[in-house]
Order: sequence, then C-alpha cells, then structure tokens
Amino acid sequence: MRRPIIAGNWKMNKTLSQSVDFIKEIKHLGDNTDVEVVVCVPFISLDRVKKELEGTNVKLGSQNIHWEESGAYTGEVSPLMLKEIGIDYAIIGHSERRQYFNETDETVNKKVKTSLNHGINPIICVGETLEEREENKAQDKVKTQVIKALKGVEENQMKDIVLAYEPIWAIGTGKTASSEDANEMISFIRNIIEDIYNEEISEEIRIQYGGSVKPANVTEIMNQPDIDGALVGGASLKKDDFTDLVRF
Ligand SMILES: O=C[C@H](O)COP(=O)(O)O
Repeated sequence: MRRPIIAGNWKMNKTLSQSVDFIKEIKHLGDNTDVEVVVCVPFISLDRVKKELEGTNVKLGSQNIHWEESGAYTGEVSPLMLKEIGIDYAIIGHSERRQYFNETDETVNKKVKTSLNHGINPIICVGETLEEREENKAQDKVKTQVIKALKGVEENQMKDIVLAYEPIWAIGTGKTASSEDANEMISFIRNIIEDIYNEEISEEIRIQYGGSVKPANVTEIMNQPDIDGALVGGASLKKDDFTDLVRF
C-alpha cells in the first residue's frame, strides 16, 4: 500500500515573513491523516519554516539542489547546506528549471544521486510539452527522462524516490490532463521502473501527478489506481485550497 503524498511547491512566492505566517496556518495539516504533507518553500525560508514545523507532521522540501557539496557555483545551494537545515525532500528537474535554467537530464541525474547520498529524498519531475503530446511523442519523452534521471541509482535507493509526472502544458494553465490520461502515463512510468528494476519496486514507488491540481479535481485524480499524490503549485499557496487538497 503506497502512502499518498501531497506536496506544495510554492515556487518563487512568499517572502520570509509571509512564509512563516502561512506555515503557522497550515502546520497542523499532517495530523490525523494518512497523507504525507510536504511543503517545498523558497531557499531563504527553509530554515525558519523548519523551526516552525518542529514537532509537526508536515515535511519540508527545497525546490532545487546542487550536485556538489561546495565550490565555485555562484548562487547555488549545496546538499550539505540543505542537510544541515534538515529538509526531507528536494524537487529535482522541475520543468521550469529545465526550461529557464538549462537543467538537463544529466544534471537532474547528478542531483538525484547527490540527494540520495545525503539522505534527502528526491521528487523527480518529468513531463512532455504540448507539442510532444500532439506529435505522439509524450511517452518517448517521459521514458527518456525517467531512464536518464535514474541512471546509476541502486535498487535499494529507489524507496527514497518520488516521481512526479507533470505535463508541461497543464502547469499553471488551468488545463489538467484528464485523470485517465494522467493515470495512463503514470502506469506507463511504473512499467519503465519495472523494466529497469523489478515489479516490487515498480509497485512500491510513489508517483505524483502535477498540473493545475485544485480542490475541484483532486479527488478524481487521487482515485486513479496508479496516482499516489499531487505536486501542487498555485493551489498550495492558499490555506483553504491546500487544506482541501490534503483532505481530498
Ligand atoms: O510543481 C507544481 C507544478 O508545476 C504544478 O503547478 P500548478 O499547480 O500551479 O499548475
């Protein structure tokens, strides 16, 4: 039985004081539920938010991570820095990182391996563009991303990984993949994992859907057999919406 995981990706939203105020309002959301609740907040808010979350059941994540422990990488944040704060998760390979910051399948793979080596659980994002979907290339694209992201990852590390299928055309657009289409792709991803590893790992790995998940569609999405959770942008920024999402 896979534990559902709802993760809020705040993206570049909320200042430090806004982050602290907001977390005070939602930090009880992990209580009395089987759902694992995660907030992925801006780097500069991680430390303060971590302190606010102490003693709660809400987990903390970053939105990126560098693959080196230290060095001349101006503007980057290393796994050692994040580990010291005590984060649980790092989003890796979000399509916005791939699109605007030249993240490649190779850097995604390096980040995945470094996260695992530092005890930070990767949430690895994959997904196709609208053009790729229309040209029937969506599965090929996602397959390549999954295989390359996991290159060199050992079987015993797979339990620490979460995958997130986010069709790029559904992010922040109000368009969602139909829950059946999302489930079909996520089932396809599970088959890829079985090919690379084995059936047990493919049955155990948690795979989220992301892209305009809202209170109005979350139940339908979460009722799909292969979908284990949601990676949520816009709707994770509002208390009432995020509350409804984690109580889908
Ligand atoms: O990481 C979250 C996804 O990019 C989805 O964002 P969204 O819920 O605003 O569409």
